[in-house]
Amino acid sequence: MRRAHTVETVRAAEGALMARLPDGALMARAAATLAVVCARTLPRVYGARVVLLVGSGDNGGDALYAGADLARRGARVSALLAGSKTHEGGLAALRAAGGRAWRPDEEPERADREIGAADLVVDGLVGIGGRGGLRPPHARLAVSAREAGAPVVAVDLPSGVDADTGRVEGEAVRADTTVCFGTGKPGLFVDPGAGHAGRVVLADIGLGPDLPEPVLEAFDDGDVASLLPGPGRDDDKYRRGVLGVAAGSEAYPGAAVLCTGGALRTGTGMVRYLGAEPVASRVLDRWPEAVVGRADPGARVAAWVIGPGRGTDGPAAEELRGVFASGVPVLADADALTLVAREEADPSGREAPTLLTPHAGELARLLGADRADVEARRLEHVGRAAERFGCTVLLKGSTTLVATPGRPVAAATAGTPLLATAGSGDVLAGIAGSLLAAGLPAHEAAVCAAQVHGRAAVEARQGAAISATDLWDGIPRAVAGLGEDNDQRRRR
Ligand SMILES: NC(=O)C1=CN([C@@H]2O[C@H](COP(=O)(O)OP(=O)(O)OC[C@H]3O[C@@H](n4cnc5c(N)ncnc54)[C@H](OP(=O)(O)O)[C@@H]3O)[C@@H](O)[C@H]2O)[C@@H](O)CC1
Ligand SMILES: Nc1ncnc2c1ncn2[C@@H]1O[C@H](COP(=O)(O)OP(=O)(O)O)[C@@H](O)[C@H]1O
Ligand SMILES: [K+]
Repeated sequence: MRRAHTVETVRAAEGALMARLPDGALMARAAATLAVVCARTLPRVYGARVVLLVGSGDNGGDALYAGADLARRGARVSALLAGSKTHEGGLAALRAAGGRAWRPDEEPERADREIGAADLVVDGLVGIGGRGGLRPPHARLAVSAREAGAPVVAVDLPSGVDADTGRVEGEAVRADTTVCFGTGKPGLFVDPGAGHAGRVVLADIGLGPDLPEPVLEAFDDGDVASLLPGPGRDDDKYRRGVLGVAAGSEAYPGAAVLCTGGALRTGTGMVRYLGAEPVASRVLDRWPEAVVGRADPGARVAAWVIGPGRGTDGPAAEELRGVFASGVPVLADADALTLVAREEADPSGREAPTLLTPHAGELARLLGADRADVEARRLEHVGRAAERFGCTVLLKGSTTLVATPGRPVAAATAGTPLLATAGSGDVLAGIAGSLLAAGLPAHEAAVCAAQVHGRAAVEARQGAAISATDLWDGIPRAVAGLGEDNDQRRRR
């Protein structure tokens, strides 16, 4: 699991460590790893054209020292000095190694040409000291790097991405690889920043012992594989978990079928579908293994999924209050969240695991906030919702985040825009509900479900566009593949 810390905690840890080390030691460690990653990105270091984008601070210093290393190995290194000042030691090292340095603001078109002809661009414009949107000379360089086509390696963080939130104001560098130092930064795992970071490589510079608990944990396939409950030798269907599904209505029967399928394919022991007759028949037609009955919040189940396509009328509100009053885990989604936002039902006093799964619009309504603000500052808003309702909240969207009071926020790393298709949220509710019924705590159930969901979207049609029903076939393949590494996956 990759961990991420805020800039403030990174600075404190860095200060403590630097006090015990000789001057420049930390930057030397950072630059050495950066140079190794840059060298691996190039087919051949000797003769390669490397352009360094260099800002005023230590981020530029890292780029210059790494550039010096590449220049000593025969690369043709050119540093574009964009900042109001330049790291002196780094610049001297680059020049001593035969690299060139000049100011792009004096000849912007020459800078575009050089970047356009590069074999590798190294982004050392700003790191954790960046504030607000990139200023014009930096912004222009970020755009030409994006248009150039050469691989871009970002130093610590793609310039223009806010380290703590992932927010991007204006232009930002789009990296193929980001080499981050000491620990991850939340902005590398939260969109829009995550979408700019590419592959994130963590360079250990020895900060570990000085770092407190992270604010965010990014879950990869292996983390999820180790948490997923497999069927035990002496399990029976009840021990594997009976999931009550209160989803779908005559107006939206599809939600019932999609959610039930998501749960069954994740390996739930039994789905008990509870709803009106015409909908229940449709569920049975597609999933004869489901057990159906009339809506009944008192039904004996190990966990509930409630809300998708269920409606927001009086009986729906009463049903939701009944399910919240049960002592079993509950996942509330879609219409159930509308009822919570209208204060017609309240999950906050519940003791059993409780999971709310809003998208940004639903979260905005739950908090009385603005949707655009939620999308720009996902981490802050998901945490606020978890505190407000005293339970686990999974925020959907291009990055899926899971917050539980008192725990680091979890990010699922398998998100894919293939999931942006009607009904895919209903399948997610089924997957997460199945994991709750199997006994996973809400936080783990939520992040595992999001990871399986993302992988299922890619597995379903080998990366081609899907509709929500395709996810059913993708789920077992995704679960089977979670333990494999990426190379095995590619060979398949
Ligand atoms: N932490 C660690 O353990 C280690 C950290 N290390 C490295 O240090 C990096 C942090 O270095 P840092 O503190 O010097 O800040 P950094 O990001 O280089 O630049 C800030 C300067 O940029 C400018 N500027 C700001 N905003 C701007 C904008 N929007 N648009 C344009 N310019 C903008 C502003 O300067 P100004 O031009 O305004 O004078 C400001 O002073 C860190 O990311 C990592 O790479 C490693 O070497 C070793 C271990
Ligand atoms: N751009 C995107 N990238 C990755 N995942 C996305 C994207 N857009 C939506 N998703 C995912 O797709 C699902 C959509 O769910 P939801 O908004 O409830 O839609 P619906 O109600 O139609 O099922 C969520 O799991 C969400 O995280
Ligand atoms: K950078």
